[in-house]
Amino acid sequence: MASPKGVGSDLWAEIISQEEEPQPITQIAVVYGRRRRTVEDPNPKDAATNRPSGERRVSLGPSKRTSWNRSLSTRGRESIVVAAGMNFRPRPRQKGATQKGKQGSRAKKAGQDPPDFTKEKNYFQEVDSFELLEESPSPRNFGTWAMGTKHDIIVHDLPAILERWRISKLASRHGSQQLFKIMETPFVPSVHSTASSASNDLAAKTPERVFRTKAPLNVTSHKKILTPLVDNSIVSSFDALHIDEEEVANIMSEDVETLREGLDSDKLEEATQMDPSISQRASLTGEYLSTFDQLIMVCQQSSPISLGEVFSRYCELSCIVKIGEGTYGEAFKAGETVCKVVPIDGDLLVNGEVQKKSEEVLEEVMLSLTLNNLKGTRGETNKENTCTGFIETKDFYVCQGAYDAGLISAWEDWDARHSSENDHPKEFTEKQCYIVFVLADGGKDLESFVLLNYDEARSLLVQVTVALAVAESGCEFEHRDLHWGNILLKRNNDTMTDFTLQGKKMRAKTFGLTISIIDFTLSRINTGEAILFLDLSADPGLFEGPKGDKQFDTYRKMKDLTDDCWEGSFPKTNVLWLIYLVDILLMKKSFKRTAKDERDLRSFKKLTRVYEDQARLNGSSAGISAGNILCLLYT
Ligand SMILES: Nc1ncnc2c1ncn2[C@@H]1O[C@H](COP(=O)(O)OP(=O)(O)OP(=O)(O)O)[C@@H](O)[C@H]1O
Repeated sequence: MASPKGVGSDLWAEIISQEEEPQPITQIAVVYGRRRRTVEDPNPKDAATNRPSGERRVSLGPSKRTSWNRSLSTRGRESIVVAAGMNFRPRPRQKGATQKGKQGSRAKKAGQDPPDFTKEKNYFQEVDSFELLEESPSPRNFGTWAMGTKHDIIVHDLPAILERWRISKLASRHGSQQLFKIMETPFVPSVHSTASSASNDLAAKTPERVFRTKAPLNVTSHKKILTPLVDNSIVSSFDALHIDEEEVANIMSEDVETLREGLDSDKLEEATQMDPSISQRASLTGEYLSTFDQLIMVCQQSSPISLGEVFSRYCELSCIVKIGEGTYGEAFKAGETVCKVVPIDGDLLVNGEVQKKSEEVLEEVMLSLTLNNLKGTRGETNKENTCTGFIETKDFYVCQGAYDAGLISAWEDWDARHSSENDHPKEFTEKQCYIVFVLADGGKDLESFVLLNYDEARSLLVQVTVALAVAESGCEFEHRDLHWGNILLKRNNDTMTDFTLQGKKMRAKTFGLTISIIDFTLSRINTGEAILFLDLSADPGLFEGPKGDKQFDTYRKMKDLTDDCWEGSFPKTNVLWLIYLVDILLMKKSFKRTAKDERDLRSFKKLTRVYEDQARLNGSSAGISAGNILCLLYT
């Protein structure tokens, strides 16, 4: 088989190394995602009109903001609960998908045999021309997060969070009263769960039809759910069930009282004693936790606190400095951390946008925690997939009240220097609620960052590729909005970054530059228990930007690729953003470089074609992923 030697270029290979012989990257399936808007809607009225009603938010008011990172016209996550243990069948990602229409491509989801990747594996195995730079062995502690302090990582019970969310999601579809009758106990956090257990090794890969599992949910299964009222293994038992949405609906319409046999009041009391917040926040007579209450639980609070109280945990209020703004968030530096304040659930239009709902925010929280798991922490040296390329989310808070004086002052200082496109926060009343994301400081975004030379540029590209490859592999992640405002850069003294890809410990040169990917609004991820994604078909404006604009062209390419089926797994979307990044480096960033450097940058783009040509020769319809690109970079 012909080797693509030369296309990857030694220049790329020399900045990545690994401890072991490179192995083929196995095909990746996608996960879940949520979306966030980052570009100006060129036609907001039309977009709003086209937007479906219901949960989606529509921009109703005038906005001062005109920049690229404005929110698009609509938002709304359409995430999916996954029954763990289902067979994973990657969806075909052949070229002709866009011509086939939705029905055609979606029909492929059911009843298809898994693709055979033998040829692709052989292809990579036959590539025998690796010229890897031999680095010293990777340090034992692969889990060190390059940014932020280590002492303040908060452990969140992600499986329990996901479980509560899943219950409420199903309940909202079918009615809380009935659902609660068969699923009340999963509100009890799992004693087996840990914050790190959810995503690194997915139990459930993306199914072709997430709710149409083959295994029926029968009465025996229900009893399994109910019995653990006195058994803390309930959450894991629940995960092992194969849940069929229709089955759930049918069963809930039956007389479920019989399923409650064996439950006595003592057991119910015992369940609530295990977690007092249950009795405070969820009535055992049939209420499921609201997403706001779930958020409060995630934040380990009993009620919202003031913004001032949160910020005072990180710095003097007089020392707060605003460092950035987005459509929904105001980012402030507070001590070592960055606190992003996002108003939620209120009626007041903020920056011309309807405020995010706690439901969306909860999913963003779950997504952030899942990505946090990729960091690998001390003592977790055996994780299959780790990297440091995603921003670390340190904590979350639910707040309520008007903006604190210190925050107002920081906001006004920034406004004086940068002329804010956002509304003045003095408009927020005492009733206003917020979610505060406490994040590591990722530095400056690529748009404003001054790259010094080609080494920095290619290291940036490799680090982004690594992060996407690892997240694809670990949690079927697609960012779907990786424009230059969502890549943060920071200089430090580190010369190498460690990562683990499918169990292989590897390193990449950083040339003193570290990247952090932010903004997962449009992203799709598979937590192992849920596929989170945003239905971008509800945002026509996203695809109507100027032709020739690389960012908008990339949204359109994603749409073609996915055929508007955004819940599906299409790791090639990550590759589309890598190609975008190369174009941005070539066209929009100036740094010291030679004509050969530019050729090498362009060679990065050729990797996709090489892979796809090769796949075609092998008769494979498998789509390319960031993992494939990384593998080719070694050749
Ligand atoms: N962890 C961080 N470290 C440094 N700066 C950050 C961080 N998070 C956010 N920022 C700054 O704040 C800005 C706004 O953040 P972000 O894009 O997450 O907000 P948003 O409202 O969610 O954005 P969008 O308009 O895309 O919805 C970023 O462009 C960046 O300049």
